[in-house]
Amino acid sequence: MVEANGWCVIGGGGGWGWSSWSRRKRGTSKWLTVNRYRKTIPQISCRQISISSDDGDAELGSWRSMEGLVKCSANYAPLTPISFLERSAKVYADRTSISYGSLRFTWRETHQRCLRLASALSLIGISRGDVVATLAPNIPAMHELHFGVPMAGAILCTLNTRLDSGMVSVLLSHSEAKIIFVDHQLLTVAEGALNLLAERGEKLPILVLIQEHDGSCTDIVGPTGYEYEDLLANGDTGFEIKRPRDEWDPISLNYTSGTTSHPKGVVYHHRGAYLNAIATFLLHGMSSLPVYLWSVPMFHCNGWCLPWGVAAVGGTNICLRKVTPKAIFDNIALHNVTHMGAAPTVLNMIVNSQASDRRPLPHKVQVLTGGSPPPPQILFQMEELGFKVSHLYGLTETYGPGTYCVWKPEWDSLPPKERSRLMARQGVHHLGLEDVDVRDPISMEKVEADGKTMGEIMFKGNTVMSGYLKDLKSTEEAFKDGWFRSGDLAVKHPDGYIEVRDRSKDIIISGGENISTVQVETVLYSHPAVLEAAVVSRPDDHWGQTPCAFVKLKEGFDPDAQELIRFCRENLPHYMAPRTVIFDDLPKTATGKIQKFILREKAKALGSLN
Ligand SMILES: Nc1ncnc2c1ncn2[C@@H]1O[C@H](COP(=O)(O)OP(=O)(O)OP(=O)(O)O)[C@@H](O)[C@H]1O
Repeated sequence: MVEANGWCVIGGGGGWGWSSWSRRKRGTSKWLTVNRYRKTIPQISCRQISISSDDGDAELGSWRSMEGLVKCSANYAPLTPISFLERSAKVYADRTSISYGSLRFTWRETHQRCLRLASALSLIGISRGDVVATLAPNIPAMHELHFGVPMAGAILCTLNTRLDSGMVSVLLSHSEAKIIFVDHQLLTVAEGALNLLAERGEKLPILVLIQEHDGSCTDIVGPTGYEYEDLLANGDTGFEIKRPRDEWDPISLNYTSGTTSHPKGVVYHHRGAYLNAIATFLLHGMSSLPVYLWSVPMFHCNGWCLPWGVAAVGGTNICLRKVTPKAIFDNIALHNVTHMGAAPTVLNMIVNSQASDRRPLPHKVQVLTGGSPPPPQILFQMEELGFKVSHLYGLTETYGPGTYCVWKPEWDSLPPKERSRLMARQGVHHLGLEDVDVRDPISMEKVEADGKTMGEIMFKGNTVMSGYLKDLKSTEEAFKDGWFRSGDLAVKHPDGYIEVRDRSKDIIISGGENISTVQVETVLYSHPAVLEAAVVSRPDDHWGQTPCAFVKLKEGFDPDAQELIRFCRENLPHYMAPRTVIFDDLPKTATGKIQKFILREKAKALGSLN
């Protein structure tokens, strides 16, 4: 069922083509005409609904009541980020689009290579709506696939490079990918996945091997004989792009990180990718010709939509196969990097790097961070090193960035620690979205903007996913009451900025009191000996749950558990301080999120404290 402005539209039926019917608006004499087109693309089926009214209702397509207007190719094109590349190929033709080791391309060359790729895909049978998977780090081919695949009308599915063969086989099967592009270092994982598919009697995708551009691994032979550069060589730069017929057509399929459960297949459309790319480069403060250092994996939410966003502003992409503090500092100096994105774990690596790995920054480098809560202490240390950090928050379901902490000039004069505290808040929605709010998930009432009352963060707008692939039940649950429910708990401050307190699955309830694990972790991070910290619940016979901290120490420090507990009690209400501290390495996802479900199992195994 879809509700639009009080009109009630009942979906249903199936098949192909347009159907049209009218019904009366509840309690009025108005008539509503519903034009519904159902199309089934080979792998991903979607319903598209357009609504008009017979009386020129202002809210339902008022342009229809005005004479002399025509919607045609002169004034309308479905939004797609493919157009960013086409424009850059003209406007920034000779500027460097990508740099990776000794390899360089210009925007003209990138455009031509993407046309070849799209053409080659078509030649081997990839058509509109097919899913094309990748298993590759941030290398030039991965960047080109972000354009070449949608130019062939297909849907890009970038798989997490840390997955094992078992999970890759599950996702290949779920997505029904027709082809998988595999980096040479991940060939064993991909072959393992294909073997598992074969054992289960499932259809195998074509494997295309991506070799190192300098020929340093030519001894590896792809099992099907396809190799990326050979494939491109067969392509034609005169290829006619298969543009989306509708801007709601899928452009990509992204599986969530699987931090809290199994990865879910999130579908993005061309319109959302276009809008989120623009919103992200704007919130990053990118104007013309930025030099962008890639540390955020392109497989995660399509690199926060920035393969497309950097193309829109004719920037240069600096690709790294492996992200280390030394590689970051070296590349900033070598390429005069202006912008980079990095998860808080990468910022932590930077601020705790050895002096010998660092180099002076040529200028203030703009860093966009997000993906997990950035401890204020780390934001503060980044600024001390000369970086200018901006903070964003979002989910795979919101195309990555959904909110950011818009900086106010009047905060410049505040003491540094206060500035970092303000910057650690998740902020307000970006311009690609219609709204973000913190609401009671049951009553849907807005929470008080008092910085104390917790509710669930909810989003609505054009950069919210189309849905979870093949999981209508989860899609409907996520969109219940007309908002996308994030599963994150937050407060809203009097200035309207939101602040994440926890994931609803992570919050600790001890003796009836809610304990925000993020707040406890923030205090632990401010202890000089703590390198990383994560707090989870430990079952307790008396309190129900108590906070249990897992801590990784910096080298050369040796505090005991009691010292850290005392430190937390000095800086938090006593009930929030951990009762248990365990010194250990913290398990993380490939996107740098701490896997709390593993730690929770460890805490559970300890049994009750009392
Ligand atoms: N700036 C941020 N501050 C706090 N938390 C953040 C921030 N950015 C992202 N997050 C967390 O990351 C989550 C989104 O992660 P992502 O979509 O990558 O997959 P996941 O939710 O970890 O995976 P799964 O849903 O499979 O468990 C958000 O719901 C939020 O909990």
